[in-house]
Amino acid sequence: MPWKVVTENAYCEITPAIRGLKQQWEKNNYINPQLYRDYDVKRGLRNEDGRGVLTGLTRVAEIEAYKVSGNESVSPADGILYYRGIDCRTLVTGSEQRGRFAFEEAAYLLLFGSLPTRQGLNDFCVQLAAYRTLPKNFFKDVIMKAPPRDLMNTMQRGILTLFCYDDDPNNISLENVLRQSLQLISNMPVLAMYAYQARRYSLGESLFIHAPQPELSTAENFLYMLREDCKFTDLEARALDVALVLHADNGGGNNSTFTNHVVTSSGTDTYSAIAAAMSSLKGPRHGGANSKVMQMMEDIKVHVKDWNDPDQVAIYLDKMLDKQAFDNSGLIYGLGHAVYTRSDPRCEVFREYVVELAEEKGRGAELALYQNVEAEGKRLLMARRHKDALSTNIDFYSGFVYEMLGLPQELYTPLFAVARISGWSAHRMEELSEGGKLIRPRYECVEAHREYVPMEQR
Ligand SMILES: CC(=O)SCCNC(=O)CCNC(=O)[C@H](O)C(C)(C)COP(=O)(O)OP(=O)(O)OC[C@H]1O[C@@H](n2cnc3c(N)ncnc32)[C@H](O)[C@@H]1OP(=O)(O)O
Ligand SMILES: O=C([O-])CC(=O)C(=O)O
Repeated sequence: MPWKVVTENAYCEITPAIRGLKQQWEKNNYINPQLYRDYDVKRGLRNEDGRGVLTGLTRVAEIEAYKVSGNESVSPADGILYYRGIDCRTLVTGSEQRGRFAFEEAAYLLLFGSLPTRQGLNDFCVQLAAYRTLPKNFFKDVIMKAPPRDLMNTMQRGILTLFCYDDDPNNISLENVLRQSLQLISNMPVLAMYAYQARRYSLGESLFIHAPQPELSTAENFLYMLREDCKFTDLEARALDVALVLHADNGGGNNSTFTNHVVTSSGTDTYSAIAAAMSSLKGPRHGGANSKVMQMMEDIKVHVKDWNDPDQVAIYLDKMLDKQAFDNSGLIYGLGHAVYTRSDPRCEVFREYVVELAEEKGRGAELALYQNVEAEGKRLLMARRHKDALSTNIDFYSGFVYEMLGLPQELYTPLFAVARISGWSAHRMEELSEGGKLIRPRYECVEAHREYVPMEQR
């Protein structure tokens, strides 16, 4: 099949040549699923019972999702997420009395291992504020340079390019990595918001760029930079602050944090490790699920006539599970979790916000649909997978909350990254300080050995 000269417009075309090569690929790349059982492959690094293979120790965060009884038998339990041994929900409730710096308090706790004093938290916020500035012309020279199709990719490019502005980028001493981590924690909201503004501009809207304000928290700055008039309400800032706390970490094994561990273990620089974690977080089975849930719900709204009828909802969800509806992936987004069983504690906090906001904003009909998708989706999945417990995850209600607060959907996954950079940083420091080995598991090759065949004999 002849190759075509690539012109700008043909760049994305799937040509007959590409189709032909894809068929060639299919001939030689099938692996019989039985072989995974024969070799006892820990697919997804999971044990037979679905729990993760133990690959490390951490002091940063812990998930409790099972009850272990005396004879070691385990049963599903309501989930609890601990940051440095403290239930993350208490950071949310604790901050209600103190204003809007719960995320900064959580980041401090994750990084340094203890709750900050009032003075300690203040100094930490002052330090973050001092770092919250991108290099001169960064917006013009880096962020505006290519059309921001997906903010996660634009942020990632920004993170990788910050390497070039750092006088000591490859130094992985703990002091230097801590300095870089604090700068990234500070600048992540700026990267996210400037990428968003550049995207709006690329779509024909007016451009406005607001500089972050030193006296504002991470959540407040995010909102301050969002709108032309810089205005935001107390409720918005408070809800966003809570969302940031809940997204800050989820243990060492979640896909993006583990990616960060893998990449960090090679001895690479902070910018490369965090950019790799961003690649993982973007995926729709991980952090990207929050915007996927919104697209899925829009699709369900169109295809299910009576949102209050669980049977109609169930029929459509069944089609989705059969890969016959929505994105044909077979997934119901926002449902299920690799670790949590009966409940994801973070989803429970979002649920409370959703109920309150839906009532306030007159969105009761949509809330009913969400609740039906949750109940029917759980029922169908548990029956198909023979499970006796399954939870909605953090991504199920978060997007609905953000939407009711007027946040644009493109920013949902970037918001996750704005929070998770604190957990990634704490785990990277831990990986470096523990002198961990290069992470290098094994892949068994199931291809037969054969001789090289000269061209004229093929
Ligand atoms: C921040 C976060 O990352 S939270 C997760 C966000 N992701 C989503 O919401 C996407 C939808 N959910 C999923 O894809 C899954 O539940 C995951 C990826 C989160 C976890 O998957 P697993 O670790 O495989 O969970 P578990 O072992 O309980 O799953 C058992 C089977 O049920 C399937 N399953 C689990 N959840 C779902 C779902 N929501 N829709 C369809 N199938 C599902 C799994 O794919 C798996 O199938 P397999 O045995 O053929 O591999
Ligand atoms: O732990 C996981 O697998 C995914 C998750 O919920 C997170 O990273 O917050």
